[in-house]
Amino acid sequence: MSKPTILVTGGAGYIGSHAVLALYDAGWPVVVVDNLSNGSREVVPDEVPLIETDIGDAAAMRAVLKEHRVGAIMHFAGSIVVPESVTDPHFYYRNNTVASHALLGAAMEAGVRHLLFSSTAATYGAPETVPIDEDAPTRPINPYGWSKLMTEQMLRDVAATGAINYGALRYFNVAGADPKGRSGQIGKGATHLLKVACEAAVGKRSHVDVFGTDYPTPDGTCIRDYIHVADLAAAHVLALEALIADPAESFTFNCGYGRGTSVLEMLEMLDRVNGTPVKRVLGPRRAGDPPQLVAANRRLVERLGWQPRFADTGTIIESALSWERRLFQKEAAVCA
Ligand SMILES: NC(=O)c1ccc[n+]([C@@H]2O[C@H](COP(=O)([O-])OP(=O)(O)OC[C@H]3O[C@@H](n4cnc5c(N)ncnc54)[C@H](O)[C@@H]3O)[C@@H](O)[C@H]2O)c1
Ligand SMILES: O=c1ccn([C@@H]2O[C@H](COP(=O)(O)OP(=O)(O)O[C@H]3O[C@H](CO)[C@@H](O)[C@H](O)[C@H]3O)[C@@H](O)[C@H]2O)c(=O)[nH]1
Repeated sequence: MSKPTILVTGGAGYIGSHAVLALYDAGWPVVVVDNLSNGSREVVPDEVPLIETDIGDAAAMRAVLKEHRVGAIMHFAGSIVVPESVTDPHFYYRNNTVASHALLGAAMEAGVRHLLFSSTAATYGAPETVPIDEDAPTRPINPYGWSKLMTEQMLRDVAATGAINYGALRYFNVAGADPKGRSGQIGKGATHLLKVACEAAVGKRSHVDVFGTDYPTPDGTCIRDYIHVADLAAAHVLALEALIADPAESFTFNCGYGRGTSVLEMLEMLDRVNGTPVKRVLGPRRAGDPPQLVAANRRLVERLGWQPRFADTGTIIESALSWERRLFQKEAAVCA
């Protein structure tokens, strides 16, 4: 049977572009929609159509779905910065929840029956126990987490009518870059720890701020479960296949390795990979940060047969650093 066309929303962004590469490498026809608010054309392969539009524009989305005879959607488009969601919650509900509602409506009208959604560990809030499994209470502690949890609920209710089936993948902290160097994190005004630290390592920044050293963790800094973006992209292809194979089944899976690394441990590992230390500035806590997020990933492994290939922390950091070096050289060449 021939493979249906997959619409990747946010496919010019960090994780979406890696999913596009994984689909493309596996021979799926792909079309990307991205409003380029935080995406870049250069990370989308030339052969993949990129339509610059907003997913909140239901009429435009209906037209794309019909014109490209889309069979399933991978929905990455959205706003992603936790502290920004605290200062501008209205925007986060609009761009994450309201825009997803419009996209879902367009999908239902166009008869698209499968949707894979980028959800987040932020739906759990500050969990009482780690590792966190998918049945843990969902009590977000920031508007970003709520905006994603509301979208999950909408998908769950619509799927219960039989109109669609969906997969919600709750990512933990995504890091690293395509092992073949075709994509990586670009994003304007980086805020993610490893991206910021790599920018400091190549000389784009003077230092890394460490947000909070008084958390109830062994070294006082926050613990996260960093997952390589290429392993995450591979999980998406498996999840897509599962959705298409069994249209009656929907699912929610954590995506992480089940391993916690503190902010200071990440920086120490970066120093080792880079060979020279980056300067740290120890500072106060950042709003909206839970102390510890580590995934229980048994469901992803058992139900999808997911086998991570790039889990080593050094490998994650090396790929992020070599991407950052390449970006830096490119920018230097443009300025010269
Ligand atoms: N990066 C992480 O660690 C992480 C963790 C958990 C979940 N997620 C989720 O994964 C998804 C992708 O995140 P990312 O890190 O690749 O971010 P990103 O900003 O690199 O990618 C998001 C893309 O969506 C586009 N976009 C935003 N709003 C849009 C809209 N209304 N219409 C069309 N395009 C729009 C942006 O231009 C960008 O290219 C997001 O939904 C995010 O919430 C990310
Ligand atoms: O310059 C920095 C940046 C971050 N941190 C800390 O590093 C940790 C990780 O922060 P960051 O990389 O910004 O990611 P999170 O805030 O944990 O959020 C990411 O991971 C979540 C899932 O765990 C996703 O939902 C979000 O979309 C994604 O941005 C946190 O303790 C931060 O306080 C610093 O100390 N200094």
